[in-house]
Amino acid sequence: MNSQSRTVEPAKIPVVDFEKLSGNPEERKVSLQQMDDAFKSFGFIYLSNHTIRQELVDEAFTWSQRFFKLPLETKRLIEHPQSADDHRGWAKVGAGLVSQGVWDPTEIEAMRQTVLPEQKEILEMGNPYSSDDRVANPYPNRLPPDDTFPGFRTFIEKWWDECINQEQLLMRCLCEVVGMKDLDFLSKQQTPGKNRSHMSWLHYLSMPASPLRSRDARRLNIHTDFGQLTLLFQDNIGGLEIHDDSANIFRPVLPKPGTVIVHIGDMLEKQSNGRWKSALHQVTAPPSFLYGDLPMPEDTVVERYAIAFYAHPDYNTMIEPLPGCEKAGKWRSLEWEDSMTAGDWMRKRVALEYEYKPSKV
Ligand SMILES: O=C(O)CCC(=O)C(=O)O
Ligand SMILES: [Fe+2]
Repeated sequence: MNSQSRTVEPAKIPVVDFEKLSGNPEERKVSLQQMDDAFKSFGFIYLSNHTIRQELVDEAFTWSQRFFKLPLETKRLIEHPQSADDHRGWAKVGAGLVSQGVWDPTEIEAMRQTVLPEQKEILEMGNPYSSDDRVANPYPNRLPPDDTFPGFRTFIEKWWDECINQEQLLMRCLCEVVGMKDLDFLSKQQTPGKNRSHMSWLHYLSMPASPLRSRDARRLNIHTDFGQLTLLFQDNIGGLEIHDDSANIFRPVLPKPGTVIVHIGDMLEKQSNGRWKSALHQVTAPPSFLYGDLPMPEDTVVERYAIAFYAHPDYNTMIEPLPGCEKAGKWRSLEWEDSMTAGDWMRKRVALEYEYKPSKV
């Protein structure tokens, strides 16, 4: 047995109970501490008893399956354009490239030559409202027309509202953790009606297990998330892994039904001045395929769905340490320029992922 097929223990990411986070002062104190500790060491938590009803989560996965099963011609009509700003629409298998935190052009080029394309298709979405108002919403969503796919737009609006509500409640908790008086400090960086948060609905295609098992391919390349806070819903297939810096290995993040994964992205790592960690993660085969005794090499890894919501501040927000975060914590080196806005950071990261040239707007 080679080292790659030796079992790796799953990450021991704590479950934080949202009812306790919003409960009596004593419960709140304990849970806030638990969340703070987890974001410092893992950058990830599982959130239980969250505000998004299970039926709605199930409905979202059903919509996702239905969307990705639409004919190719229908999806092509809403294809993601070659732009890092207009980050909306359906991106086919192979459109996303290396998204690792690698910045050196030669190194990136070398990776692009060797990394196998991720076997995933994705629907990128932003604010579903004000689609006719280019000032309020400069990049409206690309969704199938209502007569082709009735009910989807309405669902997306409902889903967006629920995610924003949960994310803003968590932002209040984070403000409390760092001792801010104004618990809405972070939520106020999102202008109501013009919220620049983002959603990716992901469909990982069924594929042979062998390149995943040999680590020659990944379902989603190693990356950190670009925004502040991610709400990540995964189905029960598994395959998400998080980097354990102390052991220098990736560990499975097992699906936990009834919870949503909440994790820190680059902007909040920067805003917390390194207190919280934007952790490297990836998607590969589920542990049973990587480490199990299933026959090789014909195994097929079944398709997988995940739904991510990324909380972002307004794009003109300067990403700098928050009040209460003056003291620098543990810092992973990110390629931040001084005085960088949320918009500049997003364009830089999206351009890298899709190999688009960021435009100067
Ligand atoms: O599919 C997953 O579980 C992870 C998705 C992810 O990391 C992302 O969308 O940023
Ligand atoms: Fe991610």
